Amino acid sequence: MPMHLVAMSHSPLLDKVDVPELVRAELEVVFESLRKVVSAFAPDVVVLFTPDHYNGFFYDIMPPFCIGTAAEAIGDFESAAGSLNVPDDLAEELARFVLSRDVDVALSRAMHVDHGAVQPLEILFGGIESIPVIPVFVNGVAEPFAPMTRVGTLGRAIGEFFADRPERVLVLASGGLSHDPPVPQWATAPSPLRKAILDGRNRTPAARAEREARVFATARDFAQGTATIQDLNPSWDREFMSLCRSGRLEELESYSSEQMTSDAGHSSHEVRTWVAAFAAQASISPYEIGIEFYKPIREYIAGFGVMTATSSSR
Ligand SMILES: O=C(O)CCC(=O)/C=C/C=C(\O)C(=O)O
Ligand SMILES: [Fe+2]
Repeated sequence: MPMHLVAMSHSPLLDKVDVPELVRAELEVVFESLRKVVSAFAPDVVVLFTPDHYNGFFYDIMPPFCIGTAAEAIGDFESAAGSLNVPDDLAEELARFVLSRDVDVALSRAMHVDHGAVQPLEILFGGIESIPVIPVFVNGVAEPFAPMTRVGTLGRAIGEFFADRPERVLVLASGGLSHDPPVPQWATAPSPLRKAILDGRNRTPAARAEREARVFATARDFAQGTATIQDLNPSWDREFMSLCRSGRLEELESYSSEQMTSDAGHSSHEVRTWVAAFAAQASISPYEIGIEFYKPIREYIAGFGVMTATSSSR
């Protein structure tokens, strides 16, 4: 029953490219505060709402949502590789419950996850092994997307599953806010790249290095103002976070996919993880916000946001 929420942007460029010292220091303060909050809460299990960047999920079968009963981190962008500590019986029970609540969630007994899932675990727990984690993939990259209402329904179903259970649950959302990094799009990808996002599992190190180099090059150009990707949209980000803060989730669930892309970039759909997490938290009880941080960081191609929430009726 006790539930706590952490929602945070991720960036594969974090700690890998230079940012002004003040920005780096500010982020470190926020991350340290998050670690303190999470350690004080002492979760038994993390429900990790995570997107994927064509490392675990491909267009040969692209579900809108998927719960993993086992997961392997692939180690892109020097993130940790190896098995996540997934409580398989609990994850399967969760999937059965969510299905019973009319959400057609997929199930994976061998999920592959990437930096999107691993980075927040590394920041909060120092790695991927120490904490039991149920990964919940929420497609935030590959069009077409589920309506936002369904994201809310998924989150509420997950919250309701835990409502009568004893575990202390940290719902952790990874991704967002406005940003448009060079993640391939089916509509515009040339044919070799289409093949890679169709069924490009187990990429060779050379292919991975080439794709990662493109992200670094784009970030450098973006910081210098010469990249062609969509700009960050701090006012969109602030409005999104304000709706999260005030619990106006029905307004978030009325966002249209097309408008999100046009206002805040192709990868703004990663905020779906936030909506799922806030819906889970709200389904347990009214919540109050703890930590809140926002900064547009061009070097990371990120409107970088962090929020925590917990029941206000504690
Ligand atoms: O080319 C690829 O498929 C990999 C690109 C990639 O993984 C970029 C990721 C960017 C983010 O995760 C982000 O900014 O949210
Ligand atoms: Fe991402």
